[in-house]
Parts: sequence; C-alpha cells; structure tokens
Amino acid sequence: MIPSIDIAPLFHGAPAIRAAVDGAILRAAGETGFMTVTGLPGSALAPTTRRRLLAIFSLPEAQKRAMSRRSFVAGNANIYRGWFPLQDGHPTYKEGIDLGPDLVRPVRHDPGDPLTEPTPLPSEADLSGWRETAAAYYRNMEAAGAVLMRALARGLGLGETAFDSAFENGISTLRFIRYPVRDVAALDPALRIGDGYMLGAPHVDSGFVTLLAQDGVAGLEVEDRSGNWIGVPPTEGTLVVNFGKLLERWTGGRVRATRHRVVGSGAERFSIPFFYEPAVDAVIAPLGLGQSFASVTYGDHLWEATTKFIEQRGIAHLRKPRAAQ
Ligand SMILES: O=C(O)CCC(=O)C(=O)O
Ligand SMILES: [Fe+2]
Repeated sequence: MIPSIDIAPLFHGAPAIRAAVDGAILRAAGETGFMTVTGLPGSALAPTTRRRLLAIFSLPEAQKRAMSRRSFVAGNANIYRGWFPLQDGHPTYKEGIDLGPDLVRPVRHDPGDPLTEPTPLPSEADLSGWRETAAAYYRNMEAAGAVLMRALARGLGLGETAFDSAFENGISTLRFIRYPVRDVAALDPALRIGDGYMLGAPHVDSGFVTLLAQDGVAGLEVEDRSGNWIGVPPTEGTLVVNFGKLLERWTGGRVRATRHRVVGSGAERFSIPFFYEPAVDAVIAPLGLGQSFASVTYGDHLWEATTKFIEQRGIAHLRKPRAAQ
C-alpha cells in the first residue's frame, strides 16, 4: 500500500499536529519511498488548472519544434530546457517539455552552463494565459517542496531550516508529459507487460523530491521490496510524492529513492512531475546521518544523472563539471 497523508497542517497547523504529519512523512519516506498527499493550498490540483496546463500539447508541431532542444532540432539554441519529442524503439515512449525557474524569477544565464539556460516558452498569442497558469503552478509546487523538506528535516532531528539554503535559487524542473498509445502488435515483446505495455522504463529519480500530478489515467507503478509492481491510482486532489537518489544519499538512507515505471493500457496518458531541486552550485555534503559520502555540487550530480535518460541523451559533453572549471 502507498500511504496517503494530509499535509495541510504543514502549511498552517499547530506544532503538535505538524509533528504527527512529520512522523508520517518520514515513515513513508523510509519504508515505501512513495506517498500520496492531499491538503495542498490553492487550486494547483484542480482539474481546470490541469486542463489549462496540458493545453500545451495542442500546439502545432512547428511550435513544438521551435521549442525543441538542439539535440532534436539542429540550430535551436537550447540544450537542456524545452521540448523533447517522441522517440520510438525505446522502453520509454513520451514527449513533453521541461521548464525551469526563469518561469517565475530572473535567472542569470551562465553561457558555460546549460542548467541555467532560459526556457523556451509558447507565446502569449499562441496560448493565452498559459505562462501565468504555469508560473502559478511552479510557485505552488516550490512551496510544497519546501514544506516537505522542512518536515523531513524536523523528522530527522535536524534544524527545520537545515535544507533551506541549498534550495535558494533552486533550479527545479516543471515537466509536462504525454504518453501516446503504443501499437502493441508492432512492439518488441520484451516491452509488453500483461495486457499492457511499457511507457516509462523503470528508474529512480535522481534528485530530491518529486511532486507528480496524474491526470485520471492509471499507469504509474512502484516497485516494492519483494520486486512486485504496485499501481498508484490517479485520485483527484492528490499529488504523488517520491524521493530521489541524492536525497537518499544525503539522509544516509533514511529516505528511500524507490524504483518506479509507467505502464500503458490503451489510453493516452498525461502527467505533470515537478522535480524540486537545489541551486546549481549547492554543495551536498554529509549531514552526519548514516554512511558518509564525497560532497558533490548539485549541478555536477544532476548533469551526470540526467544525461543518461533518453530525453536528455547525447548532450553530456556540453557541460563541464564545476569542479573541473
Ligand atoms: O508519468 C508518470 O506517472 C511518472 C513520471 C516519472 O516517473 C518521471 O518523470 O520521473
Ligand atoms: Fe520518475
């Protein structure tokens, strides 16, 4: 079972109630590494908000190409942010767009660092009101990520602001994903799963906290400790929360990065993950929890991890580790 937790008290609760929520989060983080949460303030999870956000997929192909990364459309400026098209013949079958913090605040672009590049966005004329809705959503998710990190800090017996400074000027990614229906008859049998088929290859997230909105179509599955795949049903008003590899390392294994995958069953599927991330130059150093490890700057860790995913393949050589500069 994936635990479900009402996190409303984290935003405005009395300390005693908040402490109970902190405990539930830390338990879920250490046991399953996945939970669903309710009680987010605002209208981020309202179906109307989601519909407005997902309207980006209705843009004409030419505009998706204009926003595409250089590895998919030669001559485009952007390397890391922007559109990634469908790629056939792989376990993962999706298209979408990655948006960065310049959606909500000015970001200094270091020309040597694609992680700081501007996000290509649809124009106001093409998708009226979209930027504003996406920016509000980004801010909401940043706020939710921050309260979850504070809850973890308290639960771990650290000062509640232990993680705050790393996340100042964070480079969180808001991603919109579309998984089309796959032609099962033409599919490599290795990618069939029961009556369904693979849409997202099994992986652990690389960073800290992922906040995922589903859109009514099931498909997300989480691997339990016995290797069974457990579905996480898309329930209205809930957000799926899971944790990444670097947070697992940072917390000495008290928080688990759990493997998950996406399985299709004949319906088009959309999802909206938000990857809550620290600053590009935040130093992730041991906190005295569990096993020690070599400190790393977040940007270096992210680049190493992200360029192995299919939607970011072929760009590894375009950023040098900060340590080597
Ligand atoms: O689409 C989903 O439900 C999960 C996506 C996911 O795991 C990811 O983007 O890391
Ligand atoms: Fe994931």
